[in-house]
Amino acid sequence: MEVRVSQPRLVLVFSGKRKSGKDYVTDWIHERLGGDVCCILRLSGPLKQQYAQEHGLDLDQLLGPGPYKEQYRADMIRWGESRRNQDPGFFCRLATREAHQPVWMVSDARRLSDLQWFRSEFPQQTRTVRVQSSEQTRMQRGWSFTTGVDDAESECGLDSHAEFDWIITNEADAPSLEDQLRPVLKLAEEASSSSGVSHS
Ligand SMILES: Nc1ncnc2c1ncn2[C@@H]1O[C@H](COP(=O)(O)OP(=O)(O)OP(=O)(O)O)[C@@H](O)[C@H]1O
Ligand SMILES: C[C@@](O)(CCOP(=O)(O)O)CC(=O)O
Repeated sequence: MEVRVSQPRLVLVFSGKRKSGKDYVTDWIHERLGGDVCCILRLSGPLKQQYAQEHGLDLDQLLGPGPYKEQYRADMIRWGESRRNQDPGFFCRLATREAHQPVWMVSDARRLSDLQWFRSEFPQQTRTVRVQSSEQTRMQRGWSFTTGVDDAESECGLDSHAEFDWIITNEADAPSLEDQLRPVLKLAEEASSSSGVSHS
């Protein structure tokens, strides 16, 4: 168990396939709640930071939604897995190190070990959210099947995990995000007001 200055009231752990819209959905919630109430934590943040440094790459582009990071994805996965194999909580600990808001959104869980780490560190506070989109929609957003990536644990590690607290369908013809995310926002607002921080 980590020693922390402040404990989160709510930890929302998001997962979903490439281009399902994990960043889009977590950005949308962040805009609603504001930066005093919630923060977005990316497990891939410290991974990309160190990978960029070791390989002389552009960190901003690795962190962004564009095609740049896709050239390096397979190698980043291998590189990250060598760290995770020694210590499955390695990136979870680094990503959460400086978070102080009452509500945390982890935007990119990919493996059962990621969910297990949050559930064991924050058993009362952790809730899981799966973001899903059809392959057709993901293709329109720039996805194409890549062997070694889309058939690997990084993309499939949570495929058979049926116990998400919420499943959000991020498609043009699905109910609005506003409607689908209402219970998530409600819980986050309750968590923030019980901590004394409320959204504007
Ligand atoms: N509901 C939406 N409406 C409009 N654009 C969207 C929507 N959802 C996602 N997008 C766009 O699709 C692209 C991919 O979304 P996003 O980066 O959020 O996916 P992701 O699941 O985080 O992908 P990756 O795993 O590759 O980082 C982005 O350019 C994003 O702006
Ligand atoms: C290397 C990796 O962290 C890339 C994640 O990139 P993104 O969240 O899809 O932007 C995936 C992984 O850790 O398996």
